[in-house]
Amino acid sequence: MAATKTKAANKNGGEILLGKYELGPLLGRGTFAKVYHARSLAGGEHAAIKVLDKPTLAATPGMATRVLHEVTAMRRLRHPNILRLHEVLATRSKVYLVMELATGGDLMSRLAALPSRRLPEHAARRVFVQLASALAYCHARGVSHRDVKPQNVLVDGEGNLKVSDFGLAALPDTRRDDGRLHTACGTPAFAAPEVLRRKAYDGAVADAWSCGVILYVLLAGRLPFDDANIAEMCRRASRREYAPLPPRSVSQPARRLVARLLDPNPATRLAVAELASHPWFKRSLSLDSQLGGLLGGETERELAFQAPALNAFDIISMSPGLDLSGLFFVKRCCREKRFVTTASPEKTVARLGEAGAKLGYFMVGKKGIERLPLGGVSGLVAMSMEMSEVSPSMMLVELKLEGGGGGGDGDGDDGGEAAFGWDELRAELGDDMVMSWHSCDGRKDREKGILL
Ligand SMILES: Nc1ncnc2c1ncn2[C@@H]1O[C@H](COP(=O)(O)OP(=O)(O)OP(=O)(O)O)[C@@H](O)[C@H]1O
Repeated sequence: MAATKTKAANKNGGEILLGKYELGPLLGRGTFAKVYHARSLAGGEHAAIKVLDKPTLAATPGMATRVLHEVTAMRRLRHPNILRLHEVLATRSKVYLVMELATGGDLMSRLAALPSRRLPEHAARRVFVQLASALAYCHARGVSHRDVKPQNVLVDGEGNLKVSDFGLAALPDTRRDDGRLHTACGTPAFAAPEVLRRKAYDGAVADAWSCGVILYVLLAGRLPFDDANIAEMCRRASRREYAPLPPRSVSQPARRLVARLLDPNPATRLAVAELASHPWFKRSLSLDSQLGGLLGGETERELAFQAPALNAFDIISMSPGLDLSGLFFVKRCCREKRFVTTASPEKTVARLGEAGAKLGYFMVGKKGIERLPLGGVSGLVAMSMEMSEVSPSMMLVELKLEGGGGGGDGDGDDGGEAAFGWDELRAELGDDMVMSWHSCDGRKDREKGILL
């Protein structure tokens, strides 16, 4: 990255970060980061900026990987109850994660501020349904969180949950061959017994246990298993030895649900995806909407267990600002293009095939990702293509050159991109197929239509 004056002061005295954000007050501190309130200079939107110190990250084993995991996971996830990552910026010494602002603090402090430290059942359900919705969405995409706890659940200004801290998240492509995880992680009081016992485990099933602990905490105002001695805590968790939930205020279906989630046997434990059809979720919501909730915000009815489609903002947020490859390592190459199309996926694939045939390469399908082995460009092996739905009638198509050495280094000095002939491909695809065409450096090469 070019040497840029990172921060300057504006006329109101606020620090300006990289000419894009005005930094406001400190919102909180983590072990490795400080988080500031910020405002975008372009549109005035509020955000939270997490500032990480690169030398500290580099000197702390596993931390760079953790940040990469956090960014990779958050980048893949678009859900109303998952904290949105807008952009990643970096200088020589710092990494800045520009995130959605959650002004309501975290769930732990919200509960701690209540006299009883717990929520009435209707309010607990409203909180829990949002948590379950977010995690079901993650699990459906092969991402397990692995550190689900109330401290990692933030609350926005309207009282809606925002699951955060994906630093320990397991991504589908980081699993071993058996599909299971082998790294013990998480926070002991919220970790499943199989995780504490350092056995191979399924991350999504372990998340379901943590959800059970959170549900217990919401309803009881205390932890189900709490012991400084982890072996003892694990023993109790394995026997489901937790103090009974308050008898009068917690319904039988809620108790049964807690027991189904705090099932020490991962094979029979209720999955997060199954929660949506659990009777406790299906209860009439009319009473809840009359009562309102302690955390305020949306009603359950507005929350679906569904993946929201990408919108234009999401596409912008998939900008190279979210590509961390150059943050800790020398940036290797810039070999991606994206385009937006209203054509169907079948037509798009067919058109790419036709274009390829003219340009001298051919197409083979592989596990949902089309790979286009390329001919005529020395050193290039393949192009991968991924399509995501922007709206029911609009797709984002991402093309990436893989393998070989002919993709260019991003400086534009080796002719790699030119060697592939992106312009020819763009021309072959035609204006009826390509609404807008983007380089991986964020350039909008050519535009047709209203997006971006
Ligand atoms: N998006 C956000 N909006 C508002 N406040 C935030 C946001 N993200 C983090 N914070 C605040 O900043 C604090 C530090 O966040 P950070 O993610 O660095 O650390 P942590 O997860 O709490 O700690 P650790 O990294 O040590 O586990 C949080 O406790 C929270 O109070």
